[in-house]
Amino acid sequence: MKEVKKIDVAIGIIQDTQKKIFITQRHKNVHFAGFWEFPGGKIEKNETPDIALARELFEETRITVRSASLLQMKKEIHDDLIICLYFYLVEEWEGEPCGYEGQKGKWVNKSELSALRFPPANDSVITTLLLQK
Ligand SMILES: Nc1nc2c([nH]c(=O)n2[C@H]2C[C@H](O)[C@@H](COP(=O)(O)OP(=O)(O)OP(=O)(O)O)O2)c(=O)[nH]1
Ligand SMILES: [Mg+2]
Repeated sequence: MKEVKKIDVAIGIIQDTQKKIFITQRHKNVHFAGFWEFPGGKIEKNETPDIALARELFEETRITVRSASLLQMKKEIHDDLIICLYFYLVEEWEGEPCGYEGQKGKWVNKSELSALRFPPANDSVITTLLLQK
């Protein structure tokens, strides 16, 4: 029988009081190279999604998360790979986010998100964000 691999990913939608969102661009030579993304990454063994979120956001953007709420969970089933994405809304943090690992980062208005290229799993999350006040 084929072995099925499972990856869990914690993702942070960093939104300020003006409803601007900080996004980063994925590096060359990775899956979805050059696509925009919300910062985040793989949840390690023995980590809960929110602990992984705080670690990834510190590693990638240098912010310290103060509070986050789960906005959406998505499961993608590929041939021999199951990817589970935990999208968190992060509205309280310390520090100023940057692309700390050399990735390009920028603040955008919610309305700009649909014109940018994100991985397909992000579509419904972006729709949810656009429906929020
Ligand atoms: N960070 C992030 N990943 C996303 C988004 N949408 C989406 O489908 N993904 C997928 C792409 C990847 O398959 C996976 C994230 O894995 P990653 O390679 O960025 O993980 P990582 O930061 O731990 O990277 P690495 O240490 O393994 O290099 O989730 C998103 O908005 N943000
Ligand atoms: Mg990452």
